Formats: sequence, structure tokens, C-alpha cells
Amino acid sequence: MTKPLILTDVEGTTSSISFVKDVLFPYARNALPEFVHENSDNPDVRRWLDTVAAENGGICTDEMIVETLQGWIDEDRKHTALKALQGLIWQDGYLSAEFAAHIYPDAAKALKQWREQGHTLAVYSSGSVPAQKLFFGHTDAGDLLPLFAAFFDTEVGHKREADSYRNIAARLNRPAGEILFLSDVVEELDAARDAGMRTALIDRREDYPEPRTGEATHGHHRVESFADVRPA
Ligand SMILES: CSCCC(=O)C(=O)COP(=O)(O)O
Ligand SMILES: [Mg+2]
Repeated sequence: MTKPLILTDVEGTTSSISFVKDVLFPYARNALPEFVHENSDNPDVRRWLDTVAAENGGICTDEMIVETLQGWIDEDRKHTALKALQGLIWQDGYLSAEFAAHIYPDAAKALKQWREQGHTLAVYSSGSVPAQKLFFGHTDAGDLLPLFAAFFDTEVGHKREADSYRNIAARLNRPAGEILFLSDVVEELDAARDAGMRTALIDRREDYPEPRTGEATHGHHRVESFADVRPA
């Protein structure tokens, strides 16, 4: 019998919200002005800067674009252009070992066990796919990149839209009912369930001091760590 595929979110699920909010975001926010100034002629960067400019009416200086991006970071806006640029900036931080990506010990242990048991593992995060690969390649539990068979970001669709999960199931060539999606955000789980996926709400006290119970779970199976997730 085919083992369920496990699709996991990152921030608030495999890893702490505080690492993303207190390490990754400030690092990117502070590095943006110099990064844009030094890389504005790089096509891989300019394509995203032009996307941001287009959303600001098209006539923007790079300084105005930087201000917009820093505002989006402050708002935790999950904009694909911002996430792509953040991923390019974070590469320097990981490769220079200024930081390692946080991974909860229960998540690292469970992901390795599930892989050994034959489950296919994949990631769906607002962080860009390159940023996800950097993240899992440089965790405080070592290089976990080999555990994962596929990575998805908001280029497949936004995380609160059911079609995004339909697209992911199609790209994985698996029936949605054979996929278990793990996330800390109930609205993401709602969208995954609407697409036919199984779901589990990861409700960690470190990230959510007030437990989400009863109606707050939106009927999703609630656990406080990966140790309590039952993939089969
Ligand atoms: C894994 S790359 C950095 C994470 C990030 O930028 C982000 O916004 C994570 O949001 P998620 O969808 O994983 O909750
Ligand atoms: Mg999350």
C-alpha cells in the first residue's frame, strides 16, 4: 500500500515563528538597501524589482522599491517578489554561517523517521523554493535537504486557496487524499481540506501561547508536536 505523502509548512510548523520573524526578516530588511543597490542590474533581481514597481504604478526609484519591500516585511506580506528577493539575500547569511535555520527537534526526528518508513516528504511554504532549500540545507539539526522530494512556494498559488493544493497534488502525481498537509494556520488547512487533502493542525505552545481548541481548530486534527502526528 502506498504510504501517504507528507506535505509540510515551515514557519510555525517545522520551525519557530520567532526564527523567521526575529532573525530572517530583520536580516533581509537591513540588507535590502545595499543588496538592491549592488544587484539592480542583475536580471534575476531586476525582474522582481520591476514586479514591485508595477504594483506601485510603474514609476519607481530603487529607493522607493526598497521602502515598499521593507514595508511588506513589516506587514509579513507573503508576496512572491518579496519572498524571491529575501531568498537571494538570505543565501549570504546561511553560507557565511551568520545563522542556521531553526528546526524543532520533534520535527527533525519525525521527518527522518517518516522518510525511513517510506513516506515521501514535500514542503509548501510562502518562502521561495530557493529559500526553502537553503533553509533545510542549513538547519541547526544539520542538512535535512535530502529528506525532501519536492518544494512548492506561492508560484503554485497562495496558501489559502484550494486550487494551490490541487495544483500541488497534480504536480506530485498523487491523489489529494493520499497527501497529509501539516500547518500552523487553520485557513491553510481549510484550503487543503477543500482540495481533498488530509490535514493536521500543528499548535505549538512556543508559537501559539493560547491553545487553539474546539471551534478554533476548524475541525482539523490538532497536535502540539510532530510526535503526535499519525501519517498512516
Ligand atoms: C522557509 S523560507 C523562510 C520562511 C518565510 O519566508 C515565510 O514566510 C514562511 O511562511 P510559511 O508559509 O512557511 O508559514
Ligand atoms: Mg506557517
